[in-house]
Amino acid sequence: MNPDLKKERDGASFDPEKIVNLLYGGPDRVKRKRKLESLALNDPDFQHEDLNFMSREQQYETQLKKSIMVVQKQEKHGIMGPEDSAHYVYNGAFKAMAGPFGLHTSMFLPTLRGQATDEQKDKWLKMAENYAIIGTYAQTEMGHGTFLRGLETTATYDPHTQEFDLHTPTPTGTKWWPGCLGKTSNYCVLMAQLYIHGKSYGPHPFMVQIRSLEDHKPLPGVTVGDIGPKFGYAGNDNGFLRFDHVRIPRDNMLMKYSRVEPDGTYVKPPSSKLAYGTMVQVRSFIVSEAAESLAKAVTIATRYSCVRRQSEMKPGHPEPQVLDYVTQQYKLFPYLAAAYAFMFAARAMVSVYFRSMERITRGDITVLPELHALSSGLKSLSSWVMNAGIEECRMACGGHGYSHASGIPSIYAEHTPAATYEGENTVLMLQTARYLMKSYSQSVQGEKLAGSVAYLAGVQPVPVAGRTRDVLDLQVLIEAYQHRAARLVHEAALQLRKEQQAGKDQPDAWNATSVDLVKAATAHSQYFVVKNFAARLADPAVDSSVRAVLTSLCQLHALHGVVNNSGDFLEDGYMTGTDIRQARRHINALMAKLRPDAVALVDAFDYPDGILNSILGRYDGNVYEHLLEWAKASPLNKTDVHQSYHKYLKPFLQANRAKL
Ligand SMILES: CCCCCCCCCCCCCCCCCCCCCC(=O)SCCNC(=O)CCNC(=O)[C@H](O)C(C)(C)COP(=O)(O)OP(=O)(O)OC[C@H]1O[C@@H](n2cnc3c(N)ncnc32)[C@H](O)[C@@H]1OP(=O)(O)O
Ligand SMILES: Cc1cc2nc3c(=O)[nH]c(=O)nc-3n(C[C@H](O)[C@H](O)[C@H](O)COP(=O)(O)OP(=O)(O)OC[C@H]3O[C@@H](n4cnc5c(N)ncnc54)[C@H](O)[C@@H]3O)c2cc1C
Repeated sequence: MNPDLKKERDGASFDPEKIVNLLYGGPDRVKRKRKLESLALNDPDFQHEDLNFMSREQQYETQLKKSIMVVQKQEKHGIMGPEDSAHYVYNGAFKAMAGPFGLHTSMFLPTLRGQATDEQKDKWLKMAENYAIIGTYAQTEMGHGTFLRGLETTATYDPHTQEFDLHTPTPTGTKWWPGCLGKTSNYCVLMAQLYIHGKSYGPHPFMVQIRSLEDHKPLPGVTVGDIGPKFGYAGNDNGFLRFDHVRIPRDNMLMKYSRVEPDGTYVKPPSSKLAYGTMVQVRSFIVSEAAESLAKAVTIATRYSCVRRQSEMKPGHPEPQVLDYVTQQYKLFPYLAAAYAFMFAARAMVSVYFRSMERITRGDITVLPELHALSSGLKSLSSWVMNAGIEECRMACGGHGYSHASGIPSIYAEHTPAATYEGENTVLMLQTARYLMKSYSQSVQGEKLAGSVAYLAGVQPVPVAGRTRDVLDLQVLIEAYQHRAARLVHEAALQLRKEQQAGKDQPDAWNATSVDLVKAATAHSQYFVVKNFAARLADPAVDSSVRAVLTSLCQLHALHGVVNNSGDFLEDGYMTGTDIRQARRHINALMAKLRPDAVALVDAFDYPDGILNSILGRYDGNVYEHLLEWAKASPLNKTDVHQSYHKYLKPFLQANRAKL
């Protein structure tokens, strides 16, 4: 063990194991998590050369082979539920990298479970759950991802044959992006515009076979392939798909909510948005993905910052650990705090999702708007912060952060699309804003608000100028966030009205106000995260040493948000210049307080080396010797003299020498 890291661990004020238990739901679940992770990490069948040294084709093939073994071994070991799968498959076997069955499990199966009738489930779900067929979720097209109502692929009902005719009428109507579509899937859930007797009924889900079950060739009328290399996701065959009047039977439309009768009568769903259910589920889970990815990057950068020594702080003294530079702490600690904040927010989001789904299953769809607004806002906020945080961690590792040996570039490349997929972040924040505007106007009309928007009922009065307040007090901070969110919602609503009064129609007024609307929705989501973090600490079951250190982190998270967005808190005089100055001082003091616990706090995320996949973030801190070892394994180092020397460099050098 590197002595610097050992010293850090020996000096911590708490036992990280207590936080591990808090994060993962108690000792039994931690035991299970570790067992499943190590089962996957130590399985010789899952070992392969570093993906960074492979071509894209090799990466796809390697991940496909592993996906198949993972499925077989899951069955053998009885690893089934979502939590177990997150540990064994997502983190353990795949180290959170995209694999060729990812969309089958994350969207195809959930759509069948959520959108198919019982008869349809009997027909397809068992086959899909047992991997007799492999599917994906084919919605986005080359021309439209965001605007679902603009999808061009059509499903036209023919009552004479009781079939749908699937057709791609234009180049832009080509399905583009669906994961695992290019080479792997033989089925898909297709989102297409439903037409009956010439009338459009909007996007609906259809179960469609696209490849032969015999030889995997595209079925007649189907054109399908891989969309080519991307920023990341090399192991995933994101694909394209076109239909030339392909016919499918009537009961291939997933009809749990809306139906087409044999004669072409359309039976409306209780809400047209129920067809968007899988997206809401995945958005709810992406908050976990964002929290975890940020936590991994912070773990790497924090450990490495204790091993890395650089410069002379004091003349003649040994070089300090770079984490002792307060500027380095200011880069990392706010993201350490954010990773914790989002871990807790993610747990809350998942439980809101499951609670809401219980009610929706019982027929109560009144919870849908709140669930959509909360999941859209938290998915966007968490993935934005994750993106900024991973990049900051990379830079905080200096030059070595840029190497794949750090593990950070691949975390970034694999998870940065979370800001785009499953709904582009700005677009989703505007959905949250839409709900906030609606709720706000309901409250103005005297309706009682409930749930996450209850606070909009009254903007708190601005306190008397000059009054002093303790900005370290979490209750004071929560109230400040609440006030800011309520004010920004209120002001965005006023601005929206002003734009309309000035003669704009509603859509133009909405567009003109949209920067303010995104700001209001972001503030609303941040308020939720801060309040939820503080509420988690109030749980009497939390150990006192843990509460102490997490309270500092919660304060840091909230204060950093105040300082970074100080204009919002100052604008209406709610906070004063003195408050902000105090907040900055407190941040410095909190960082000094957290410094001795930094390594223990990242250890408590409990990512074993196999999952982190980073030389810089190794638990034992033996960075330098392993860096060299890693570089030696690079394909360019297979021989001392590369063959291109003989082909190009040698004649070039010889010719130049001959000229002298
Ligand atoms: C558990 C243990 C954990 C432990 C550990 C955990 C370990 C970690 C594990 C983590 C694993 C993570 C794995 C991740 C991997 C994922 C891979 C995924 C790959 C990516 C897949 C994809 O990328 S797949 C395509 C996604 N593509 C979109 O995402 C399109 C966006 N675009 C729209 O979604 C619509 O286009 C858009 C804009 C809404 C407008 O829709 P639109 O035009 O129809 O609607 P309008 O705007 O007109 O709105 C009309 C009214 O509908 C309301 N409304 C709209 N949507 C609603 C809805 N869903 N629910 C309710 N209400 C809704 C709205 O609020 C209005 O309400 P109102 O009228 O009352 O105001
Ligand atoms: C890695 C990856 C995997 C994916 N996997 C799948 C999959 O499995 N299945 C699938 O169907 N799709 C998949 N997608 C597609 C993904 O869901 C879409 O790319 C996403 O929904 C964004 O849509 P878009 O590409 O049309 O972006 P656009 O909407 O074209 O966004 C471009 C810009 O326009 C802005 N914009 C657009 N509309 C508005 C608006 N109304 N108001 C304000 N600004 C707006 C956006 O904010 C953004 O800045 C995947 C994408 C990626 C990157």
